[in-house]
Amino acid sequence: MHIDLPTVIALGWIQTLAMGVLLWMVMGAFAGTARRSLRVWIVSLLLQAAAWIVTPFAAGHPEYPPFGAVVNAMLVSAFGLGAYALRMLTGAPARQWRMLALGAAVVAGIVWFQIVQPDYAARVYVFCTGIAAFALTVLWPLRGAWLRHGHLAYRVTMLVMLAVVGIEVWRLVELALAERPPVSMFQARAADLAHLVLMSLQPALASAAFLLLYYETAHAELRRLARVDPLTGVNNRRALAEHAARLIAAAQRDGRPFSALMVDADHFKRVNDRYGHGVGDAALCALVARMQRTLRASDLIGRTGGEEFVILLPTTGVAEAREVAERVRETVAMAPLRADGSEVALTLSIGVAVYRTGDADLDALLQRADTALYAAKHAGRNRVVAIGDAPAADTHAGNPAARAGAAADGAPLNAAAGSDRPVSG
Ligand SMILES: Nc1nc2c(ncn2[C@@H]2O[C@H](COP(=O)(O)OP(=O)(O)OP(=O)(O)O)[C@@H](O)[C@H]2O)c(=O)[nH]1
Repeated sequence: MHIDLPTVIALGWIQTLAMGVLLWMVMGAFAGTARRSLRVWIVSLLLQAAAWIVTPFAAGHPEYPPFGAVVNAMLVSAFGLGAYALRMLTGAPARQWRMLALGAAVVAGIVWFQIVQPDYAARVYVFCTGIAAFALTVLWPLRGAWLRHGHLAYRVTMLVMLAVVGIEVWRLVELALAERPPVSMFQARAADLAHLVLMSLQPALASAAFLLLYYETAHAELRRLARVDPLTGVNNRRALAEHAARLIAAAQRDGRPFSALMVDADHFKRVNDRYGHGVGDAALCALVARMQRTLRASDLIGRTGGEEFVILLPTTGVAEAREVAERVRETVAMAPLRADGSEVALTLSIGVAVYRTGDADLDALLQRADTALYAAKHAGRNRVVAIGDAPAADTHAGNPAARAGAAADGAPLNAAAGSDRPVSG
């Protein structure tokens, strides 16, 4: 196959420039880190396009080495900027000084072997090593991100970068093994041609990978946001319902029990009234952190209302769930929460319900947990009430602890924690 070098160069120039302009036009649709990394990516494309413009002059005037030095320095810098932009987009540490040092070393090497002490082979070694090194700086974070998220875009971008490393290494090997070292890349050996074709295709391929990467990460972030409570960062009701659906399926399949705790902060209105809404918000975050410390990694916590949380306890029957609830209650009541510079004493009322065959979804289970919570509130707050298989009405009727608790209703915010015994289950 005959590859016409001027055509390759012209195509490379046109598509790099077109891609740069196109991305510039759609930059408004990007935000935050993605926008910053896209800006760097566009600069990298435009620098590459400019390098393609100077390339024919370098090829036509080998007797004037600065042309060649400028082209190579621009191409390496453009590639380095592209790698930097990709690192930003994958969330890898920017390491701008290391990237800058690598770029400066490669450019210095190119200038040295092109102008000061002309040596084609040494220049190619420096250039190829620089490009491959930049590709490697992206490959590692891409691999990490791929292992974490498994998105297709990471694999596509990794493939493009692997192709870059492969072709540059091929060029190096071909040059090292050549009997008569070439004096110019325009002698068009196979690896040089592959390198030129790659250089002309890479902007389009890598830009497609860049966009794919952006849309997949943005999509994943949107999915995450749709399942997370914005204040506390725990699951929202939708995410809890999804988790619960899996637990219900497991319970129906293998008979594995699971329980739900409905947790409500007592007299939270007083926290807001006394300390302000900001401290109230911080107290809710501190409350979540405190509760999480008492739970297993497999337990799931979610926020279902202002100061109301649900905790799902997989493979947990009612007796054990009650113990967990009691531990959560005690841990919170034990010491005030640190919230935005204030110490906020909080107590919790917790309703416990265990999954029953026939519960179609989380709501069915939560209805019972809510009834138990209502009973706990009525019994005086700062207590745990569990509903096992007995009807809800039985859970606090005639219970001495509940009646004693009810007498404590309306206690001041910092009142000592009341005690509680389970009433049913
Ligand atoms: N700071 C803050 N407060 C919230 C948030 N969501 C709800 N609240 C407050 O939580 C309080 C809940 O008040 P109530 O439903 O009367 O309940 P309570 O004062 O906790 O009393 P009991 O639940 O009956 O013990 C209200 O004052 C809400 O404004 C939030 O996101 N941040």
